[in-house]
Amino acid sequence: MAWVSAFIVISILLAFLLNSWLSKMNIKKLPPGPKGFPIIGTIHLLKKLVHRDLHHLSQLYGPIMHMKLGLKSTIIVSSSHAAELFLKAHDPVFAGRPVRLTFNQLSYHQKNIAFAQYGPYWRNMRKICILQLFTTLKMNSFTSMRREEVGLLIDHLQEAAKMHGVVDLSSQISSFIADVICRMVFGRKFVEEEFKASIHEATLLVGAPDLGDFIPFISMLDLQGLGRRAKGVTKVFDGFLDMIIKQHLESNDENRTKGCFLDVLLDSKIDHSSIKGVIMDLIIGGVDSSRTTIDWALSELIKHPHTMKKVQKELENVVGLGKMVEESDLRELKYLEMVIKETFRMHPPIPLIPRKCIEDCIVNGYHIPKNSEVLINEWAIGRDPCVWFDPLTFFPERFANRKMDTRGKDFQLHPFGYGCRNCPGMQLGLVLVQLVVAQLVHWFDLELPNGISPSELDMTEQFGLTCTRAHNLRVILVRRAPN
Ligand code: HEM
Repeated sequence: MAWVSAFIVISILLAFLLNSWLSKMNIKKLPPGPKGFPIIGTIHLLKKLVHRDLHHLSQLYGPIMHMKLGLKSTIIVSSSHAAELFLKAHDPVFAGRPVRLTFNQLSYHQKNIAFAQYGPYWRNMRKICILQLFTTLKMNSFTSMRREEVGLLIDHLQEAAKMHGVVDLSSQISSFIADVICRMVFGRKFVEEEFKASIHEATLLVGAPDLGDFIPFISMLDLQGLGRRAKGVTKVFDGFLDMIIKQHLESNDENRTKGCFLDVLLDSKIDHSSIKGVIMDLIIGGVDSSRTTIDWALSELIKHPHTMKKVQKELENVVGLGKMVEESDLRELKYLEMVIKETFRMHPPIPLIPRKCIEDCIVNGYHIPKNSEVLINEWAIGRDPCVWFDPLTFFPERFANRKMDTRGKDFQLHPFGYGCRNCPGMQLGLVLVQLVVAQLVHWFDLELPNGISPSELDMTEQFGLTCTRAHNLRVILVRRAPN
């Protein structure tokens, strides 16, 4: 009998050990995903429009997917429920940012906010940004400047409308946003072509995927030449920023109380390379995402004349034909708000929000290893059929009975990100987008050149950190307001 008891005890012990070994194996289970090749991993599965390729793959492998991109372990998050698990339940764990070679170069080696690693430096810079630059008081202090700039834009476009020529609206909007942001940051705008061209080049570089980021041992070769280009742009910016900082430091106190962001940063006594890093953030981050949203909103309105008419009708009722739209009118423009939400859903300006896991973590039963890169696929989340009825159709009315906020409270729609790393420029971004779209469609009918019908408007995307139109939006402007 003794050996029977011994057998039972040993069996129980073995079962216990086996169970704990299995559960340990289970804990280490990575999310499902495509298998790759040595060194390149699954990079070959991604083509030009990476957000779309990842969306297709997530339909095969699920909303939490693991891929090896080169040598980098990457987790792709493609549903609102999964995003909530990463960004809400484990916010600080996924608050890191992946290191990218070109960002590193452009951000004074991560001395900015957007690509600084999670930690005391980032916390301090972000605190300065939130408490001193993006306060409601500060934003309101620039209202008259924004009114003046938008007035100049409309005047310029009125002249263009008289000529009945084709206007490159994307360029005009880009230039307008750059002027507004430069006036907030430096207290003046820049007409120097070299400076404007550098902003454009920097936004292109920030978005260009660099092979060296994924296969670090080839990074020294700079095969795509992105490193060289980033160095060139940084040199131009650096020269400008040094000159502007010098001018601000040399100007007397009376002139320095104008309250532009640069003066606030200089008064905060942070070192000059940190100031330059933050300024790069504000210019590159602010210009590109706002411009991209405006471009897509106008494109969708042109493509949907019935929706355009409804927006114009609302503007006529709230503002009145022939009058400028004021920022104070925006809260009354409920239909326009729905149009902007629908634009964010279908065309999130940052389609893949980049984060990094700063410690080993378990999400939904999957092991997420420390240092994994995490991409929140906003583009896929906006097309999730479990959340959105008829997700491929542009239909702003879907928000009529849906109390949904774009400021990061709802997990179905968070174009500005979520949690401790969300966008500090959200309020400014929203005002700029709503104001410019409202103003343009209030003053003009937008017609397509060469007899192109609205349904034929080219909506091809170009992937980058922001997902822009592949081709600038070109239109003929027809004045609506009475003379
Ligand atoms: C429509 C306009 C905009 C959109 C859609 C947008 C979107 C975003 C998104 C998705 C993020 C990443 C958030 C996350 O990781 O959770 C972000 C970060 C950031 N944005 Fe924006 N943004 C806009 C306008 C602006 C403007 C106008 C500025 C400043 C002038 C700005 C400055 C920043 C900065 C500094 C960060 C980095 C925050 C951090 O890492 O702590 N953005 N933005």
